Amino acid sequence: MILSRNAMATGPDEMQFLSMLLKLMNAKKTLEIGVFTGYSLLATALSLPHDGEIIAIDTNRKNFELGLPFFEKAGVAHKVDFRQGLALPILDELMKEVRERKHSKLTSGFSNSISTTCRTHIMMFTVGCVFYFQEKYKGWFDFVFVDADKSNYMNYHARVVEMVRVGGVIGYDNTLWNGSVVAEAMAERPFPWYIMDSRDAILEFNAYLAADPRVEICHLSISDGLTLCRRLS
Ligand SMILES: C[S@@+](CC[C@H](N)C(=O)[O-])C[C@H]1O[C@@H](n2cnc3c(N)ncnc32)[C@H](O)[C@@H]1O
Repeated sequence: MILSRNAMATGPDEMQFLSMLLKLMNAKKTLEIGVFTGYSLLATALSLPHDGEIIAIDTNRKNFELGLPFFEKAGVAHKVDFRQGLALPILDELMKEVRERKHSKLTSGFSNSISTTCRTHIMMFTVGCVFYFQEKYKGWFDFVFVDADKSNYMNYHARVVEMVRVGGVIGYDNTLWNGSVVAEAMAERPFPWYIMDSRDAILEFNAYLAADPRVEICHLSISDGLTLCRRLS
């Protein structure tokens, strides 16, 4: 009951789809912006391998803790690193962290135990490797799911497109925004204020994504609309 959804939010069909996608991609490291009680987070955690990692951001920890017993019961709580706060400053911090993690992963094994005579050559080799791999494997996350405040989607995109690896996927939820993005629908029925409030932001965002050369997109009419962006460069 706690994890049940309303009609315009993340639905079971969407979660089944995302779960399959994550498995097909062999995703291991993911990021989620907007957790609520953890419906999409649980679907993600269940789809990653035992050593998978999810960084999950939300301003509200209480809601996350409401769903936490289900993660524990499912044996996937260890995969979740919950970070409480506004997503934008957390993402800015995370960008620094991602760069450090990537660097330490790539350079681990090149410890101080090497002999002095070899050190210069190994250092040059290491620097070359770091540049090569950073260019080849830009980004850290295999998958990013964005489902928080719609007015910030553009700001989230500016950051997460740098943090997802080339070939990785970003999923933006609610990009049909209750159907309000379709002009004809506007004439048929009025929308509540909270839909109208973010409609222009979603319209602008959809147009921006369609023209962004860094990603290839697929706009799915599943649940309330899900846009998948595959990072190209
Ligand atoms: C639609 S709910 C997320 C639902 C969840 N992805 C699911 O499918 O079950 C949106 C969440 O985004 C969070 N949120 C809204 N604005 C935020 C912000 N600026 N930074 C972080 N979290 C935010 C809200 O607290 C809320 O829990």
